[in-house]
Order: sequence, then C-alpha cells, then structure tokens
Amino acid sequence: MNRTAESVWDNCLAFIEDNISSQAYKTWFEPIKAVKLADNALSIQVPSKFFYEWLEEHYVKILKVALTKELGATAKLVYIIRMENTYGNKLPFTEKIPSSNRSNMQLQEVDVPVKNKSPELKNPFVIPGIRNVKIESQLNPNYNFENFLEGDSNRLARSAGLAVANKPGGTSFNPLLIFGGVGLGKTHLGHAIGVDIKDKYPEKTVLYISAEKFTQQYIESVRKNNRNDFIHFYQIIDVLIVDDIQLFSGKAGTQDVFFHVFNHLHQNGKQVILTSDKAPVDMIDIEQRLLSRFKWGLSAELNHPDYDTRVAIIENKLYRDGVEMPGEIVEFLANNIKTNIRELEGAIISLIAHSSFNKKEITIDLARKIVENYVKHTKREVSIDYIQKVVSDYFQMDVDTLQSKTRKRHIVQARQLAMFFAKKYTKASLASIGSQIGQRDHATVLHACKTVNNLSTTDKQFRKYVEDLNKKLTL
Ligand SMILES: Nc1ncnc2c1ncn2[C@@H]1O[C@H](COP(=O)(O)OP(=O)(O)OP(=O)(O)O)[C@@H](O)[C@H]1O
Repeated sequence: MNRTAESVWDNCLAFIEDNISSQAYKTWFEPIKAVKLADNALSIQVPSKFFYEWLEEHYVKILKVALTKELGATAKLVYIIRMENTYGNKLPFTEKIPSSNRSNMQLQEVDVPVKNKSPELKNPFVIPGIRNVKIESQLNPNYNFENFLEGDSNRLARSAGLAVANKPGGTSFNPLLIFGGVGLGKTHLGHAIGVDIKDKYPEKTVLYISAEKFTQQYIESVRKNNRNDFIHFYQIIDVLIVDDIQLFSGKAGTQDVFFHVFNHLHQNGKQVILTSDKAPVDMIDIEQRLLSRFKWGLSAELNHPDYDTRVAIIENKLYRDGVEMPGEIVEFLANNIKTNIRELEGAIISLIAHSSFNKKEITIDLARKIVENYVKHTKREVSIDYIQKVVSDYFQMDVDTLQSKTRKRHIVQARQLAMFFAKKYTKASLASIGSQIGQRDHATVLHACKTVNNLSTTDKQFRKYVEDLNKKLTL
C-alpha cells in the first residue's frame, strides 16, 4: 500500500488525540498539515516558530511514539515553519504579528530530528569511587535570573536566590525553601539559582532533580541493592536543588534517605535549595525531623504577581519571542489571568499561534476567546450557591423561587439550568446537587441535564440562555 504523508499523519493524529486533552489537541495539532513523506521522514507544516517550540517542549515524546508506531525506529520528523516578515537582524526572533503584509509569507524549513528533550539522568551509581565524576546538572538554561522578572510578589525569594547564587553554602539561607502556588515560578527560580552558580563557579557540582525522580531513583536503588551508592552519589554534590518536595509526603523510605543526604550536605557547607507548593507548616506526612530542617534556613514565598509584574512578564515574553502586540491586549491578558504565570504564558502563545495560522489580527475578541478557554478549564470551582445566584439573577427571580416546588415553566427551566451548570462546573454528585437545589433527587438532576442539552439544540431562545449564563459563570 502506498503511504502518503497525510495517511501517516492521520494515524499519528488518531493516536495523539486519544492521549491528550481535546483542548490541547485542537490548539496544537489540528492546525498542523502533513506535507511530505520521503526517506522515512515526515514533514509537517506548523504555523509559527512558537508552535514548533511548544510542540518540542511539550509533545515531543508523544510525537515520537506516534511516528515510531507508523514509520518504525528510524522515523524522522521535519518541521516546516511558516513565517512571515522575518527581519534579517539580530532581534531574538522577529515575527511580526499581525502582519499587514501577508503576501510576503515564506516557507522556512527547519530540520529537527525527533529527540527526547529531557535526557534521563544517567545512572550515576555504576561508577565506583566517583569523586571526580562529571555530573550533568540537569539545569534548563532558559530558566535564568535575567528572565525571572522581579515584583513585590517574588522579591524576597528572588533576592535570597541571588544571595545563595553568589555564595552557595555560605549564607544563612541553607536550605533555601521556595514555596508558592501552581505556576508561580518555583521551578524557574530553582533552575535560575543553579544556572547562576554554574556560571560563577563552574567547578561546583550542581544537580537539579525533581522529588519525583529522586523517589524513583531511590526505589530503583533499593531494588538493585545499591542504596548506599545512591546516598553517596548525592553526598558528593555541592548544590542540590530538589523540586516539589511536598511529593515526599507519605514516603517514609525516601524521606529517610533524603534526611541522610541533607544532613551530610548541610554539615559540609553544601547548599540545598528546595521548592514546594506549600509552606513547611502545611506539609503533611513529612517527618518532623525533616520539617524542622526545612525551616533551618529561609522559607521564601512566591505570591500571585501584581498587575504591573504581570504586564512586565508579558512584555518580556513578547520581546524575547520578537512579537508585537497592541497595549490594550497586553492589559486585557494581565487583567484576566492573575493567578498562574504558566497560564498567562500559555494564553500568549496560543494567541500568537491562532493569529499566525489563521492570518487574523490579534484582536480583543480573539484574546477574549483564548482567555475563556484558559480560564474556563482552570478556574477554581464555582459553588452551587453561586450558580443558583447567577441563574436566579439572570431570570430576575430570587433563589427561594428558583428552589420552590412550583411547576411554572420559566421557574422549572431556571432550576434545570442551575442543575445543569452545577453538574458542569462543580464536582458535586447528582444527589448532592439535587439536595442543594430545592431538595430534589438525583434522577431529577439527571433529567434536568438531559432536558437542557436537548432544548439547547432545538430551541434558539433557550440556547441563548445557556450561552449567556455560561459566559457569566466563566468570566
Ligand atoms: N517572575 C517571573 N518572570 C518571568 N517568568 C516567570 C516568572 N515566574 C514564573 N514565570 C514563568 O511561568 C511559568 C511557570 O513557572 P514554573 O514552572 O517555575 O512554576 P512552578 O511554581 O514551578 O509551577 P508548579 O507548581 O506547576 O510546579 C514558567 O514558564 C516560568 O518561566
């Protein structure tokens, strides 16, 4: 059978679609076109350099698996990046979006072999007497101080990080524990400290490791009966950065081994940097002796960035990517994504990708759509009370009326809508939704959800109610 680029890619897509969220699939895979298949290399066209970088950063593994399934172990992937208006100067990467000069569009080929971006930590324990063994630091040079923007939310942690980087093991910030919520820069700052130390003290052995990987290595060492080698390996490190130590929770063996490593490093004036999604007092199932050590140095919190910092982060990202965006859109993004810098960055990249591929200007409307996607999928759970309030306000009735036993059609519909949105936006069970919305049983809630689904496809006016309410609940 003759295989074409399209048929191979279609099979890859089917596999990928099964394995990632539909939102991610829509954003990152639907816009790709397969263009060529030659010498076991599949060429795919992606809308922009950001797209290519994003795919490489986040989906290279799944791409590799999908392609290997189709074309075997020698499969290669070639990205063809569609760019417009690339200036031949030294700006980081200049892609002018939106471009009024789309006819200048050109194709640029970038041949990128499928590769695994995050190499496995080489098994360090096989080499005996390892004093001078060269240890890969596993640091990501893209996470540095220069692009870790300072604001009130991170000043203490950033300054402490800089102090530690200037004098590893020589400040009272040992360990330095950086904690804070999701996507606020803990990993970035951890790497930045390591990268800076490596720049200033190239001879020092620096190692970045996630708590998860540390745990896996420990388990493996027990299985292979070389627990002591494992401990010795970690004890020769000068600067140890362990990310997400809350994951040690409940793992007694790992905690014990980490305790020995920590003590040894600390006693020998080596630097330990830890990150966690919570403060030591809030950590559960972590031994007291470890918790008390975590508090020996400095615990510095990363908070939600304020508006000015969010704007600065967006502008810096745009500058580094060589993209221009109207000020009002930057403000819109900064005003609407407040609690997670990763989401903020994701929205920017998504916006650029959509605009670039669909050849659309970056407008507020486009920004609003993208932000809705981001915020909708990640927003904290809305409560059933809040949903009832929004629905009854919308239909200009009070919550008691919405919950009443009446069979008046418009009240029944309002109640059904409240149930439908409670099912959609909360994790509550049908029974619990029913009991909170007018003491109904789970079958009534199920019926309500079905009715809302049916009516929204057959009744235009009703569909409008659903859309309006959806907007109100997700903005
Ligand atoms: N102050 C900052 N300046 C610029 N970029 C930042 C800043 N803080 C965070 N970021 C960016 O936000 C993204 C998320 O940061 P990071 O992965 O370090 O967060 P995290 O706190 O480790 O998240 P998680 O809790 O999911 O592990 C990264 O791309 C990072 O570069």
